[in-house]
Amino acid sequence: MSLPIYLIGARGCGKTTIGQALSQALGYAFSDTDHYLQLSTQRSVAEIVASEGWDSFRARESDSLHKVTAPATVIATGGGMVLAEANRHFMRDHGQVIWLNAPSVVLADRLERQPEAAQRPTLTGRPIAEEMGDILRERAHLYRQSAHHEVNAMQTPEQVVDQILQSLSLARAS
Ligand SMILES: Nc1ncnc2c1ncn2[C@@H]1O[C@H](COP(=O)(O)OP(=O)(O)O)[C@@H](O)[C@H]1O
Ligand SMILES: O=C(O)C1=C[C@@H](OP(=O)(O)O)[C@@H](O)[C@H](O)C1
Ligand SMILES: [Mg+2]
Repeated sequence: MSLPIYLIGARGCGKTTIGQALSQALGYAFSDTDHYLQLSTQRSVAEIVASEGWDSFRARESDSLHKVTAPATVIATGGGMVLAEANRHFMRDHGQVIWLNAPSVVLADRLERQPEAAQRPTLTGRPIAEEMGDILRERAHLYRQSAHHEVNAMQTPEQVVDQILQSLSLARAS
């Protein structure tokens, strides 16, 4: 049985983008916890947070992690999935966990170009470059301790996929 592959990392590191490409390279299914939440609630992240607050979003996010976990599936998590200790243990216990790591300036640059405001309401109320610096300082140790493998997310998507495949000792399907 092929274990699920979880992609973790801060907003903008490419979990959703790389997850889709990696699933195609492996012939795996693809799930994204934010997409699952959006489909199951018919609401965006911003709408959930505005009406219920972040704590409720985090509880729903944890539930979505369990719902999308399946064999032979690449799972793009939301950037805050690692905040809950139970989620960190769950991912490590159920699959292979990959941290897509990039400096905050790179993340902020990507997010400024493509903000996707409905997916990414502000976490701190601060300008994006400062916010991403704060977030990485707060979370880097959680990404590190959750991950089986760390990958340089500043490469092209194809290179990132190849590095993940090498880390997992999996060949491309095509
Ligand atoms: N390796 C990469 N190189 C350049 N841009 C990227 C890369 N990965 C993702 N992006 C871009 O960064 C933005 C955020 O990507 P996304 O996959 O939504 O990240 P996440 O799901 O981690 O928040 C998108 O505009 C995407 O096209
Ligand atoms: O970092 C975070 O706390 C969040 C990241 C977002 O997902 P992406 O990392 O896919 O942008 C989304 O889950 C939500 O806005 C919270
Ligand atoms: Mg995403």
